[in-house]
Amino acid sequence: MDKISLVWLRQDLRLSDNPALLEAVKSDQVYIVYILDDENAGSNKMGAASRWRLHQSLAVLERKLGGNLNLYKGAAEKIIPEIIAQNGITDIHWNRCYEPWRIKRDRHIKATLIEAQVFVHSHNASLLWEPWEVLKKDGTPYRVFTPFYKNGCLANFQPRSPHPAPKHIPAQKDRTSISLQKLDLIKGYPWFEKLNNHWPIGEEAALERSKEFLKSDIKNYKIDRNFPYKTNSSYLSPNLHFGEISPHQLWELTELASRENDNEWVSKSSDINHFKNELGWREFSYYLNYHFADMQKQNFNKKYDEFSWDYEETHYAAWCHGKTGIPIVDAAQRQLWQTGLMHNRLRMISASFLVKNLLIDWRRGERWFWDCLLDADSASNGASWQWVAGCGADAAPYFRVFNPVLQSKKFDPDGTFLKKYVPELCRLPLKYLYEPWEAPEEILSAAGIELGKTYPKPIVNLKTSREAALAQYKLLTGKL
Ligand SMILES: Cc1cc2nc3c(=O)[nH]c(=O)nc-3n(C[C@H](O)[C@H](O)[C@H](O)COP(=O)(O)OP(=O)(O)OC[C@H]3O[C@@H](n4cnc5c(N)ncnc54)[C@H](O)[C@@H]3O)c2cc1C
Repeated sequence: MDKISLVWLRQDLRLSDNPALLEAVKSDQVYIVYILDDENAGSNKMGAASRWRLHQSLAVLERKLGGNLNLYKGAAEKIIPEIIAQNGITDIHWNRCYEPWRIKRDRHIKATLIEAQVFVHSHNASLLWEPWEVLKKDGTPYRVFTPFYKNGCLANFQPRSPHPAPKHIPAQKDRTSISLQKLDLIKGYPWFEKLNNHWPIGEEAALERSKEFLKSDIKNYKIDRNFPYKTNSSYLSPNLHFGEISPHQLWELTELASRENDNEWVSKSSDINHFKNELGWREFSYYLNYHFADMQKQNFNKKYDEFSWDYEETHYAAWCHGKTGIPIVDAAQRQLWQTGLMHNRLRMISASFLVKNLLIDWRRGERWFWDCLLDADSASNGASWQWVAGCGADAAPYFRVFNPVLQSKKFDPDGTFLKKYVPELCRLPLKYLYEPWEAPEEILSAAGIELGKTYPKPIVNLKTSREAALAQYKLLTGKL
């Protein structure tokens, strides 16, 4: 009798370095399955930008599989047993996911299937280090990044080498599979058209971008990754999130790049290590999510539960839509809206402005990012927002309030980035570009600007709002 297996893809939309797939193809037949499971996701269900991105990724994978990708919509615990029963499947393989809601669901499904005498196999594919393996000497989890990464991860375990793609995939089409269109991932007016062609999508494109980045753009990464108008970061976060490339593949490529003779500058520089370090931050975010709390929703530092947030809706709306009157914050938010991504430095500046100048709960910022980011990732988004807000693990101290004007002068010294995303200010002399409210009336008028009309007046005074935030944070830290 033929052995028939099912591979349940989730955040691993690739054929290479996919241990679940590699094991499953040893069977005579394999059903490759993706389920859009909004029912179990609840409030964690993907935002609009992620849905668009997922649609693109599934389309590429479906083509690669010659149409033999099976798609479903609904609760996984109902759908999987049906596919298994209809097709005589004996084994199911999946690569592990680590978000609390997915762990809960997967555990339940595993128990039910084992009871029904199905063989359930889970594999490691999206983290370099399994969270439960990295512990302090006393057996408790790390709370600070550097010892986690250096002592817990690097000193103990070398990430495994990536696996090749299967040579032959005996993929089968299930008759109850629905079409990609029926997943209904792209809705409403075609806002997403602006995202087309911006980013590499799919396994091949991700690999190509990784190689290109490690060959040239990584040069000066440590410094230049901070400049939003430069191309010195990888822009691979959506690919990593959807699993079009695995961290193991990326890790190995960085090792190879550092050994290449014609890449002498790479091996000499600390850029490679800094890049690995960032991959380490991704691991740490998942680690925190796994060990401590749902980082999207709960303060890691519980003392922050007492923080008294502001609920000024007009401020929140102005922030979301890039109309705060603070050019760098507006440029950041507009970059997000127009491209689906925001540069890391800008995420920090814009998040700090929301939380520390507007005193708006970090969770509201997290929600906006969740809806708009193509790389929206519950672990990284939650942990990063908490890091900026001061309530996260190893977080920025409460008194660190990014000054948006100084930050933009430092990281956009020619105003290139500002002019691109806030074109209404482009005729202002550089001196006033970063803070148009300081410009004399005649200069504004010569640049065709009327504050409050062609460009907003700042919704808060940066100095006084900073002081108010510090006072509020101090009140809390008295109790910290
Ligand atoms: C408020 C805020 C929200 C964020 N939300 C997300 C999110 O939803 N999804 C997301 O992937 N990243 C998030 N980040 C982290 C970081 O901004 C992005 O990972 C980075 O901008 C992606 O660009 P890149 O691929 O060019 O990064 P690179 O500099 O090329 O880094 C390589 C990879 O390392 C990982 N990485 C880098 N920095 C971080 C970090 N600080 N934390 C966790 N992983 C990191 C990413 O997977 C990234 O693709 C957030 C940061 C902040 C401050």
